Amino acid sequence: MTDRKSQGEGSGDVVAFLGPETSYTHQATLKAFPDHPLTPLPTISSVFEAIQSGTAARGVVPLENSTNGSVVTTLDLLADVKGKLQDIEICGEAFVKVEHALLGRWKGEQRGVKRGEEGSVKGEEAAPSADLSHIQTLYSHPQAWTQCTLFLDSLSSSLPHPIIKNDVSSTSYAAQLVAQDTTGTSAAVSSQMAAEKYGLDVLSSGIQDRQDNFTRFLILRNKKGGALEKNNCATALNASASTSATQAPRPKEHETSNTTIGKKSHKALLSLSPPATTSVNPSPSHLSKAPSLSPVLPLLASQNGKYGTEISNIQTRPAGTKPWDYVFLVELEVQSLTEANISEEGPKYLVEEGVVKGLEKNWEGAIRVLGVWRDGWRERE
Ligand SMILES: O=C(O)C(=O)C[C@]1(C(=O)O)C=C[C@@H](O)C=C1
Repeated sequence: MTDRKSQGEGSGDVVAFLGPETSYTHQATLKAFPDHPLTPLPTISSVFEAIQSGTAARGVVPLENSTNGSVVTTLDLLADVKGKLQDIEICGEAFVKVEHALLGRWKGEQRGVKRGEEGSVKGEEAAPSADLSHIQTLYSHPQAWTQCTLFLDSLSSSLPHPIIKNDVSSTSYAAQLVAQDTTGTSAAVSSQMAAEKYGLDVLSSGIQDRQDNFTRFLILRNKKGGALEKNNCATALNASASTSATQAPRPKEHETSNTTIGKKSHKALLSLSPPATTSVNPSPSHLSKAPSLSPVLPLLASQNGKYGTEISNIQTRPAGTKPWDYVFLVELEVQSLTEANISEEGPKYLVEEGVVKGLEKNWEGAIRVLGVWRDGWRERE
């Protein structure tokens, strides 16, 4: 990485990400923004804050992993129950195949064996193949532990002493901490890229439970941003940026106005804070005043509507008002948006035409469109 990329030049086209360098979020950011100055930040919330305050033009944060699900910190920041991140908008996504490794220092002269290679443990048998008896402490991001349960369980049972697991803010920070440990008794669940950056030994590689282990990352921007900000995320930050992981081939001339690029090629995320109801569900009693999603779901799943939407995911987070009040994050697949109308017309339709118009008055203001963006799965490799 060049100095320009790692340090950034002003904030005009800086992309902030959950760091330090070599985190999986950094790897997603490099795929999406190969030609931009990048700024590592210590937490997911600091990336949101940099977008809200305008100190970065784009931000990249993890959203969910295919093996162990949602990154709740990101969901809570998207739900924004304190109302401090009102200008955040999702404008793209990127996927990274996540292959974890155990990084540390070798005991004596031994060298590790890669799982899946000759002489190594194969398939579901996840026992560490080298002597790891000196390892006493592990560091990683909490999301990584449950992607590596088979390996970690067999590591624990192969050691005569208990192993202490410490949660830290990212897998790359875990590698940094292990690199600073002069005793050599700690190890990090992190990446090959981190091993190279921080000069650590790869004690075991490919330690995730599933080979098809992917994390989805969101690209954020400020919807009130300046000229650069108003560019569609999918067409990169400025004209000099040639490619992006979220950038599919530009539509041909005849496709730009009314025709679609492909079925289900766009996604949208809405946050819904339903008003309390008194009549929908009279029992059990503690639910009788619970907010209900029922009125809005049929409107969101309007296959036959102008654009055609389908609900693909619903996440629920505490609303922070009183017990059992929730914010719902509803993700849609949007079938018929074009490149021309994705950022302007898409959100407008979803709120004004598709949803809010069909709802009663007390739902007004309860729905926020967090973004409409191009499906990034096709560009994952
Ligand atoms: O710790 C990192 O390296 C991250 O980028 C965060 C994160 C996550 O929060 O999901 C990203 C990918 C992996 O799933 C594990 C951790």
